[in-house]
Amino acid sequence: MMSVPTETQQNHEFIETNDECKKKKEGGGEDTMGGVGGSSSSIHRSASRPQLDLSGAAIHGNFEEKDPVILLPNQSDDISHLALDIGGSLIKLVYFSRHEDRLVNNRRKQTVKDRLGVTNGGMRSYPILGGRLHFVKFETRKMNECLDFIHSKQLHCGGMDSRHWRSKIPNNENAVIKATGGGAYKFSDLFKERLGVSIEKEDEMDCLVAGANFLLKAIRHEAFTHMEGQKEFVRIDHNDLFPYLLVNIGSGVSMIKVDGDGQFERVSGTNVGGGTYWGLGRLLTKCKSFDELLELSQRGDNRTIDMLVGDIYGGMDYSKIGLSASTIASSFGKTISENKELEDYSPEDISLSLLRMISYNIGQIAYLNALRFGLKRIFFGGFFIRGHAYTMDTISFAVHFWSKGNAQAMFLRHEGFLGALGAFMSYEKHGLDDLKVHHLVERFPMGAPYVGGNIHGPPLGDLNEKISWMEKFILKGTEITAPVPMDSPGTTGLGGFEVPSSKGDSLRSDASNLNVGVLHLEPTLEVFPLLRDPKTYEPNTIDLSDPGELEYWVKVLSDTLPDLVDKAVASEGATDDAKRRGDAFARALSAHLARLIEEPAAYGKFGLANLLELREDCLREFHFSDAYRSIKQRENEASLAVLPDLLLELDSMPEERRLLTLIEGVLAANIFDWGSRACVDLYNKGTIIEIYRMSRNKMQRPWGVDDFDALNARMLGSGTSTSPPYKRALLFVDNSGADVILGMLPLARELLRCGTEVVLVANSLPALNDVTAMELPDIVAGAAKHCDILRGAAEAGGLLVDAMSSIDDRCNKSSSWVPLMVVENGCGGPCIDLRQVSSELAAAAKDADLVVLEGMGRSLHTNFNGRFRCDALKLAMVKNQRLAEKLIQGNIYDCVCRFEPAS
Ligand SMILES: CC(C)(COP(=O)(O)O)[C@@H](O)C(=O)NCCC(=O)O
Ligand SMILES: [Mn+2]
Repeated sequence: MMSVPTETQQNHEFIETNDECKKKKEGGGEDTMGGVGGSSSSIHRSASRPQLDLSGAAIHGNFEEKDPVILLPNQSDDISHLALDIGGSLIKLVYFSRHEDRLVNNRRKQTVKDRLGVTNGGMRSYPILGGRLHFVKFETRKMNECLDFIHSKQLHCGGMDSRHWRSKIPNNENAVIKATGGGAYKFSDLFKERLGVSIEKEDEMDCLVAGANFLLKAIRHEAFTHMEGQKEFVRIDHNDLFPYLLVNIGSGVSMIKVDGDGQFERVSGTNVGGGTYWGLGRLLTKCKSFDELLELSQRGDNRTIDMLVGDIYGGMDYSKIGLSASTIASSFGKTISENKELEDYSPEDISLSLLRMISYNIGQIAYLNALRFGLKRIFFGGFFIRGHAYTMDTISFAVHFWSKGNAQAMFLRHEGFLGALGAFMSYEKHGLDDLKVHHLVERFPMGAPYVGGNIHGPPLGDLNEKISWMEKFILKGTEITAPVPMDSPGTTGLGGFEVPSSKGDSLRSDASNLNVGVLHLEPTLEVFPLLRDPKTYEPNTIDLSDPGELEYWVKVLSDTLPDLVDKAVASEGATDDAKRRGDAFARALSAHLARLIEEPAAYGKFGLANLLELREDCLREFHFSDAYRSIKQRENEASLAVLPDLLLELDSMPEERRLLTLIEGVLAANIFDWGSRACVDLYNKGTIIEIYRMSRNKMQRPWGVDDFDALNARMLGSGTSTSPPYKRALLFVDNSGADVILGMLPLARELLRCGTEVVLVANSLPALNDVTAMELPDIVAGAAKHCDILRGAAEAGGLLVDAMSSIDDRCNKSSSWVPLMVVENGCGGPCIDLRQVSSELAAAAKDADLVVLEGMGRSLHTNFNGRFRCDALKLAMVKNQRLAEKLIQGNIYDCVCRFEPAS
């Protein structure tokens, strides 16, 4: 917001509610919009806001389910979970939707809770519910569309899921929506009239700061630098975040020194901001929209308009004071000495010249203020930036230039939503301010027609509408992913304050992007306690910011897409509906892949794990809950049939030979991977058993990575030294069928035989042919029929259904068996990010002294470089030639047995 009042701002300044007047007097604060001078303020928590009444709160229905619905019988008011920032040109919405309820009566979970003492994800004292935070924007001039959107989604009636929070359709009479920005005043009556809700105004500065603090603390890849076309995400140390300078570039510009939560001072501002660019640009170029003006700038050459140092010094540098000939001496200065009219200048050149003038000016003032207060970090936000590479480069260049490289500009991915988020945060007691990074998972914006904050068409009611939209998406998608025209480097302003050499291909307007994901709130997720250094832990081994890697892996996914669609459609009975959904899924995934190729950092820092998860998310979005269901069943049955023979063979071996055979067995059985193109080709040529035998016969040591001797020494001792058996081992299992039944279960059995408690860690949701935690108890029960050790341990671990009749009895009963348990990992993809695991896995990890990660996804694509506080064993077959070469300088089907003692 600018320092010189606009019409909207005047509204903001002069129309005050009694509440606000009171707040100012009590808080001793002044109008934070007033001029350049500063005033301190702290975020205010509105007392008029309906609070959650938690008295009598009880879990509704089955208390064993995950994220159970909580009934608040005494809650009478509506709980609004929509907040708005209504600016001069854009309306930004942040709204919350609950996760769909997963009503599974899962006894395993209850047993695990009893055994491991699982807490509900930390120390939260009131019920934050799992759900999603959505970010959406409309043009302010399309207010009616925005109101329709809110109405059709019933966001004004308490978004948390009216089915469970209230029994009757809400009466909106007392409902309030938090809003900030000038429009909160201007459109208050309209909201009352159209939606029957009152707007409760929140102070804009309070909101900006609250929003920025939340993002910087809770979102992992929120802040990034942008220099010469290169985007680099910045790791923010939460304990060293304050103080910083927040520069919000809206119509005008506010510069706020932020010292902590609710502690800030607006130290400066400038009236030359986004409104100036748009206003002057519109007058000078006749452009119809901000984005059009921005697009024009990409084809402009500011040297025709700006007076450069070289123009004054006959093409020479003014090197004595460090100015090169290409430095802009005077923006628009050239026009005074030429006998030309406005029509003689190209709109493209005018737009670029204006953009550079304003961006440099903001960058310079921002730096001077950072200097004034000794601030190291400057974060730029506001919708002026729009992820526009050239704008960011120009601002970065100015900060770099004036600070002589001592300061760096940083940008925020949710740049335009700071105010709306802050308004959202000001609702009391939804628990958001308690959230930590690991509680938030950024997902890809799938919810057509909402795409990256832009709405295309009316909101969608159901899956059918989503598919119809997707069918048309190919058009929209082409528009979305169409490459922005590239400029040859010379045309983007060789004049300059030196030249921010933003690359041609990154000079794109963000107007139609998919940049901002949906934030999933998963309050039960925790950091895996056995990570040696969670701060430096990076799950992904392959960083897709390397263009070659991205291209390769995107191609892998594209190539295997038709086959996956066939499987997914077949898994749903190959009905017409399934075919339509399959088609829509393929379009959605392809659009995302195309988007990533165009803008690799579109979804934040992106690794291979994220890419593979994107595919699974996309399948779920179109209601393909388990595409490999029948394949998994078939392989489980075939493997259980040969298990007794394998166990007999193993039991006849001496200890040392047995351990080697077991590890070989795990590696060999990892070949059953429906995510690997090479393996799928193999399955078309042989039966499960044939492939398994072939794979085992090929297990020649030394493997690609071969730490078997060290593992053997730890397990069985070497020479005179022996170590006690492990106390508890966490076995991160991978695929269904032979992989888990003929590979990991026999290894688990060996550990149990040694007296080690075993926890099988499996996916929470299906992904490819990976086994899930829900499926494992049945598989273990099947295996236990042939083996006393497995039966005793599974009973002791509460895994066998017939042993489930009395949980209390079971827990109290002393058993001679060490337990075999199953926990879910919190994931729905083939890889695992150990910064965000289920609370039951975190609980199981507390007493564990061995971690076994199995499979390519969990031990190679992710965690290959991860280090643990306890011993770790990583076992996988490398089923991709490129990965084998890159990671172990080997070949496809080579194996990895990496043993890393705790250090
Ligand atoms: C998806 C996978 C990680 C699954 O491997 P797993 O974890 O089951 O061993 C792997 O199959 C993979 O990386 N596939 C893509 C590469 C390819 O098809 O060659
Ligand atoms: Mn797998």
